[in-house]
Amino acid sequence: MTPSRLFVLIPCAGSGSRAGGPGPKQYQRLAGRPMVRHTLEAFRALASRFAGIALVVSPQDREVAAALPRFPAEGEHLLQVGGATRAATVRNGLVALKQAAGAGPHDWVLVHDAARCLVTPTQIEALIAACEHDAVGGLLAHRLPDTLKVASPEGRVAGTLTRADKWLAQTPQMFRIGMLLDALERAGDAVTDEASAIEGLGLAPLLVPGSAQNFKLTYPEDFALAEALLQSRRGAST
Ligand SMILES: Nc1ccn([C@@H]2O[C@H](COP(=O)(O)OP(=O)(O)OP(=O)(O)O)[C@@H](O)[C@H]2O)c(=O)n1
Ligand SMILES: C[C@](O)(CO)[C@H](O)COP(=O)(O)O
Repeated sequence: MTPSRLFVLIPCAGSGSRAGGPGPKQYQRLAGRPMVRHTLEAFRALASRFAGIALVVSPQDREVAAALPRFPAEGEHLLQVGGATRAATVRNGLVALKQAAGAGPHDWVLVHDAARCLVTPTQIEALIAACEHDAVGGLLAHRLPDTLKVASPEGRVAGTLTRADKWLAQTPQMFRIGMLLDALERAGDAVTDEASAIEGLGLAPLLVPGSAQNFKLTYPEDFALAEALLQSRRGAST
C-alpha cells in the first residue's frame, strides 16, 4: 500500500466578528505581517513533511493576494471555497484539496485555524508524532489552568466542575481525510472543530498537550498579547 501523506488545510474564511476590527482578523497586521502569514510560516518551516499546504478563503476574499504575495508556491494551494461556518469551510476545503492536490482518503490532514498564528513547528511535530500511528488521530489541546464554574442564567455561579479531565481544544487537529470528510458530512454545520465530528462517529481522538501560547485570536485584547509574543520570539531568534 502507498504510504500515507500529510496535508495541511488552513481555514481562513471567517469574518472575525468578535475581534471587532474593520476587516477579517486573519489579515490584520501583527509584528509587521498579516496574521495569516505568521500561521503559514509555521507550516512552511516543515514544508518537506507535507505533500501540500492549502489555504481555504472565501470566494469573496479580496485580501489574500496582498497578504501573501508569494502564495501559492510549489506544493501550495489557494482554495476559494470557504463557507458560512468553519465546518463548511473545512468540508469544502477537503473536497477541493482532493481535486487540486490528489489527496486520498487514507492521507492525513492537519486542519489549523488561520487565527492561531502562534503555533510553532515544534508543536506541529509533536502532534504528528503522536498521531501518525494512531487509528483515530487527534488534536493539540491544553489542560484547563483555572477553576471551572457553571453559570446560572442570572450570571451567578451555579456550580464548580472538576477540571482534572477538562482540556481546551486547539488546532492543528489531525485525521485521515476520508474519515474526516465522512464525519463532517454527517455532523453538519453545528460542530466547532474536527474532533467533535470524529466523536460523532463514536471514536475518541487523542489529546496531545499543546501550549497556552497557541491561543486563537478571538477578542480585541488577544491582539496585543500576540503582538508581544511574536515580537519577543523575533528578538529571541536574532
Ligand atoms: N466560515 C468560517 C468561519 C471561520 N473560519 C476560520 O476558522 C478559524 C477559527 O474561527 P473563529 O476564530 O471563530 O473565526 P471567525 O469566524 O472569523 O470569528 P468570529 O466567530 O468572531 O466571527 C479562523 O481561522 C477563521 O478564519 C472559516 O474559515 N470559515
Ligand atoms: C477549532 C477551534 O479553534 C478549537 O478550539 C474552535 O472550536 C474554533 O472556534 P469557533 O469560535 O467555534 O470558530
